[in-house]
Amino acid sequence: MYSSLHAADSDSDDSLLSDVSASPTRRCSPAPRPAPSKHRPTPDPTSKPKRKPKPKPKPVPCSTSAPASASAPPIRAAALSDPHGLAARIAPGSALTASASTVSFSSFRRLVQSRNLSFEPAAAFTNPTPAPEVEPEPEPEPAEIPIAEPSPPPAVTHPPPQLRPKRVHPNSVSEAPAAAVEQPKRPRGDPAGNFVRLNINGYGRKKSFKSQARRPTKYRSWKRQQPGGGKARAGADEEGDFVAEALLEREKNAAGGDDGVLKIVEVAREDPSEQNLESLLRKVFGYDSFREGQLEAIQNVVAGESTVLVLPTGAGKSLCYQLPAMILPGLTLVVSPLLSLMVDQLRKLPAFLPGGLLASSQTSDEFHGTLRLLRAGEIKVLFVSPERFLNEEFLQIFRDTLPISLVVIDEAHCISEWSHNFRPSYLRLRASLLRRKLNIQCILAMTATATTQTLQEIVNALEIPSGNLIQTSQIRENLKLSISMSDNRLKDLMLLLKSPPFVNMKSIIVYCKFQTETDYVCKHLCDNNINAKSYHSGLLMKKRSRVQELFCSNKIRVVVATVAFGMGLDKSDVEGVIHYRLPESLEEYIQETGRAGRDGRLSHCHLLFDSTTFYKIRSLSHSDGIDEYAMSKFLNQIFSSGNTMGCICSFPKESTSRKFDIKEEVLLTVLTQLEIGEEQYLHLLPQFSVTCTLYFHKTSPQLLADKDILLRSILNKSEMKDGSYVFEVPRVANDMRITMNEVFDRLQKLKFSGELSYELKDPAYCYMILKRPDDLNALSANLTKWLSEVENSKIRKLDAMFALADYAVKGCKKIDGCSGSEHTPCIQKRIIDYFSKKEGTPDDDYCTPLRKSSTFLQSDIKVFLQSNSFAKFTPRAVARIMHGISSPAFPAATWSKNHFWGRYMEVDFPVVIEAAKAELVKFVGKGE
Ligand SMILES: Nc1ncnc2c1ncn2[C@@H]1O[C@H](COP(=O)(O)OP(=O)(O)OP(=O)(O)O)[C@@H](O)[C@H]1O
Repeated sequence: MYSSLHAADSDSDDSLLSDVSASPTRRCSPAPRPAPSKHRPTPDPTSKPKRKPKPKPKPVPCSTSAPASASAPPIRAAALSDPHGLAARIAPGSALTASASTVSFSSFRRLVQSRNLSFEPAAAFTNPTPAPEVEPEPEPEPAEIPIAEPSPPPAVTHPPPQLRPKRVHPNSVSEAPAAAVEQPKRPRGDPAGNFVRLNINGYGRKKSFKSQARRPTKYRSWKRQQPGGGKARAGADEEGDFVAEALLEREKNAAGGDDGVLKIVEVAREDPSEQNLESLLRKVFGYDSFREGQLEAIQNVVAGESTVLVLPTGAGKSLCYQLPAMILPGLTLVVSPLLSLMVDQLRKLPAFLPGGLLASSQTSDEFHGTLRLLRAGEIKVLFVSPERFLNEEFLQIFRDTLPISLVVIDEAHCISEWSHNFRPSYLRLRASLLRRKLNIQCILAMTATATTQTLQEIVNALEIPSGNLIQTSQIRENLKLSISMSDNRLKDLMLLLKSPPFVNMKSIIVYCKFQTETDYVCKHLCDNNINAKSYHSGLLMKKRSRVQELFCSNKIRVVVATVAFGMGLDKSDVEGVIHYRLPESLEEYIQETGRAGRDGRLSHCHLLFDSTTFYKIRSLSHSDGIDEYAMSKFLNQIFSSGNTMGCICSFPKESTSRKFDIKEEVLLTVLTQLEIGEEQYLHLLPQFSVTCTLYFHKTSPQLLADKDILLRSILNKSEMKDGSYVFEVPRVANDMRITMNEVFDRLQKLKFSGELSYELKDPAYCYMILKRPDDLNALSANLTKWLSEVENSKIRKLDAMFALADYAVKGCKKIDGCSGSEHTPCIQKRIIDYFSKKEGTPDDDYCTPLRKSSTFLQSDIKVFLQSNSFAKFTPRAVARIMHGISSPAFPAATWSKNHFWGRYMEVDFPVVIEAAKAELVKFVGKGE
């Protein structure tokens, strides 16, 4: 079919295009899209409030050599050869319409009050400093993983804004930069400062007398009715106005009081029958009916029953918590693995449903702004990262005052180490913890991609009754799936993009593996007059947001992206997805192809398959592996005798990672496992930068220390370096028996008074030992075995993906609907088999092309060891170099220049380790 990129494959069969899928087809010319709802405006990247007129944003140049323009004429299909013979015979498709009705938030609030529901402001909350925490974005690109330094953001006062900000949707992200403009600069060295300003709701606006004067009476009287609200606010003018301003903004943005909606909410609460929930769906979300699985999930949740929901990508899982959040009395807490995902979800909340977000990249003001709104009961849906659950002060908010009705675990497969996207921080999300710490009764776990084994683990971890599993097929019927072998992917990609049906598409995502590859491919497309932009986690968050916005508003035709662009991306009219590289698992394949055709219309996904990429990715699957003796040394450090039980212990991430040659994420995984495994050996604390340098500006340090007991302890524990005091924060905290947050709070206050300034460095993992292992060796053996199983699971997933692609291009008999490179039926069948495989059934023995031996391997390792005798290698380190895998102690930046770097990628990794082991024994035996 269209991707039969070789002359021999020209047995095209046009008829398949329109015949295979029952889905409505997509028009080649711009198809009518659903009109954007007025309450869900398409983000306008240019609509920032401005002090003075700014130059209009430039068109979107992709490369300096050949700026692409949206209007650049596409190369006519007729002018090119069409080896695929895919004349797109596409009929107009039906568009889904979604016009969201909204009502004023205060009306909603009134309803909550009138029903005497327990959605009340917290009476007193004191958390002066947002506990810094790391919220790493999982970025499986092998290089340039950004490391967030979780320094506590200083609470800097800043002048009031001069201009009233533009009205925004209450949950709008891109249109709420007013506060961002006014925000103080992040402290230097805090890479989180590159993220989008997360004052998502625009709460950072200062009071304006005009706006106060305009404040509606109903708002003021409502405020007075709040239990303790008036009083609590009387003494906190600025704070009150801060919230009030935001509230006022909400009121204006909401579509005015719609008592009809309030009544429907009330009726649905009294009786959550299908009919009543459907009325709510129609009125607020503008949809005619529920999709498969939605009603059942919503009814379960509203009845307080924990549920696992497995629906395909784009099936509408978000609705299954949004609608209950309107009905349930308390807060809905949504745990999400990625900041960008949270931002997107917050943006998508209907205006009626006020949302907020807590992320480590927020400034102190933003963080406190959200907390104030939470405390005031102005947030119904709060998005948080799993790392938040490490933070006791965060948990305290809910324990004391804010009842949570529902916890939603989005992308719940991340809980399972057997999933394709395992996150150590998700490991902590156990029912026991949620119940113990937050008194949570109802959990909704949602995913689009979970094998039977992963599902079992989710159900176990969250203690969800097995009868409460709602699952539909993970297959999307409107996606046409094709695969072709490619030995020149760049050329084939160009050919694909310039031939039907891709040539006629307005919105395409090309998935690459590496960040550098993404930029390179993007440049190549731009040089060939294709309007493209690259997207990967190496770009600043601001830039990423902009690319996404331009893509969503159809100003960019092609986004060339890594895996970072995908999860949660809900652009309804992406017509094509091209995999420039083999996905690492069928789950990843489903997630990424799932970005296409979310409007239900026929869409096309093509995979360019080549074995070189497979070898490279398979090698990288070994980068998390760890040897038992390295594990043992690491455990010895964790439990070293200097680390007293009950005290705050820490180790710097970077240097420890280098010392043991273990990736930072793996160090964290081990720590997490020590906390949540069968025995709880330690308690993990939020990550901090632990080395602090103090600079005194006014009073002499000694004089200050006379008046301040904490400062006295700091000076006692400090070393003098270049005239400054340098100390380890945990040591001082332990000495004073206080938390590290309290140390930072005190330093902040001294900083405000102009007495001192300080710098933090050495991001560290922090923990408290609760119990020392009886047998460190046994523990180390168990942990190593567990990690090796996780690694093997990852490899099996890649092999399954390889087997699918290999079968399609070589084994498929092209009957039952497959033809040319079009393999929808056979791919779908394999996907169904993969996801429904019963736990415990042996894995298919996928036949990968990896070699089990090599003639020159042993002698090459010998030469390598001789020529690099200055370095201390382990067998794994040698094997990694032979496979071209960067590691903390042997980084690619240094070792990729070596002659042997990546030379044996095609030989199975364990075989290379064994060969290295044998050579190292001889080498050491010779005393070299
Ligand atoms: N009942 C419905 N009728 C029509 N459209 C709906 C319905 N429910 C949800 N949608 C729309 O479907 C689209 C996809 O929804 P959503 O983003 O929740 O999908 P998802 O299941 O979370 O997908 P993914 O797993 O890929 O993130 C949204 O644009 C949403 O508005």
